[in-house]
Amino acid sequence: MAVLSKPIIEPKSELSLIPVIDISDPESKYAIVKACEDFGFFKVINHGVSTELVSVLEHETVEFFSLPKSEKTQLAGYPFGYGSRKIGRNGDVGWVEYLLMNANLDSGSAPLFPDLSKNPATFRDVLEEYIASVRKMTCHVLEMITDGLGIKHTNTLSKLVSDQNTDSILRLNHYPPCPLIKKKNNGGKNVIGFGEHTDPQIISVLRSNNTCGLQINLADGSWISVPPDHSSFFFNVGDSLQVMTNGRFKSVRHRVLANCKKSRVSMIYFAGPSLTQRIAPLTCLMDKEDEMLYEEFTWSEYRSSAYNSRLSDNRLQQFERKTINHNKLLLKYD
Ligand SMILES: C=C1C[C@]23C[C@@]1(O)CC[C@H]2[C@@]12CC[C@H](O)[C@@](C)(C(=O)O1)[C@H]2[C@@H]3C(=O)O
Ligand SMILES: O=C(O)CCC(=O)C(=O)O
Ligand SMILES: [Fe+2]
Repeated sequence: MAVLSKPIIEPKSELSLIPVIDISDPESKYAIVKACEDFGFFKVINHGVSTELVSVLEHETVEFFSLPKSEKTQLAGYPFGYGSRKIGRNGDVGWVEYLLMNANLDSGSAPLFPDLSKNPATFRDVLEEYIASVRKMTCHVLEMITDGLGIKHTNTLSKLVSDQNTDSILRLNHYPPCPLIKKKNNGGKNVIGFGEHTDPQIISVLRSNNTCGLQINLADGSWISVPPDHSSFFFNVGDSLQVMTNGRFKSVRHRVLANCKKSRVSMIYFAGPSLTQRIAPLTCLMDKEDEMLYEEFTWSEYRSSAYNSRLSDNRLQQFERKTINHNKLLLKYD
């Protein structure tokens, strides 16, 4: 299990620092763009996703994770399926168990939804309904972003994640209370639930119960705790969107710390493009004199490279362009 080396220091918990966006107001598009530039992270309210749907999914998720371990492990698999403690295949561990599913509802082949649980049919139906509803909200937010950026075709980003072959994922995470945190021989250290990382996709949409644990990393390197809010959604910019905006938007580094008393349950929709989608800075966002900061790649290439990396790796580094116009840099810093 992963333990942080530093003793617990309560990180800043700046409720007011995290941008809150009312997406029912079309004028919020500029605030979303600013949030993506400043933090790569924002909270969405007035989202239109049914509260009832979300609470039924949470209930079904809790029921699923409360099944005996021997039943849950019947769903163990890679990349999709049930997992516990081990995250990915490259040695990362955390105080978490999870269920990863294909969230492409249009892909002819049925997504791998669990046929276990007390009410498998309800679980499947609610998963489908949730994915459809969150995808709709995600497309709306991506359209506000393109609009806010002044891109003529407002579906430039949303079409990537509503494509028939979109490679989107739904992840259900359960962080049980961690008794080790209270133990004296732990030296009062934090226990990692989900290690620090950036999400590789375009954008991720997180909803959790009211247990804290999520933290984001600010530009100055400090971590801030995100106060949980079960009635809102948290959006975070993924690596692919950082590339498409040529570094203007930042994919936010985030992590989850385990809690000594309460269980945390989260559901994250990772909106990804199709495998063949080319990921490169959007020319419509670039001025004539701007340099492309990244080499072009396909989502399939980036996904393979990401899945061969450790959680905390800077996955974009190998795609950064080496040939920067030095004359221009000299002029800039003269
Ligand atoms: C250690 C890993 C887990 C991860 C694949 C990876 O090799 C690096 C990226 C990780 C991540 C983070 C965001 C999502 O939770 C995830 C499903 C994804 O697409 O990239 C996970 C991967 C995973 O859990 O398999
Ligand atoms: O469970 C959470 O709150 C966040 C997990 C996360 O960042 C992820 O699954 O990529
Ligand atoms: Fe994440």
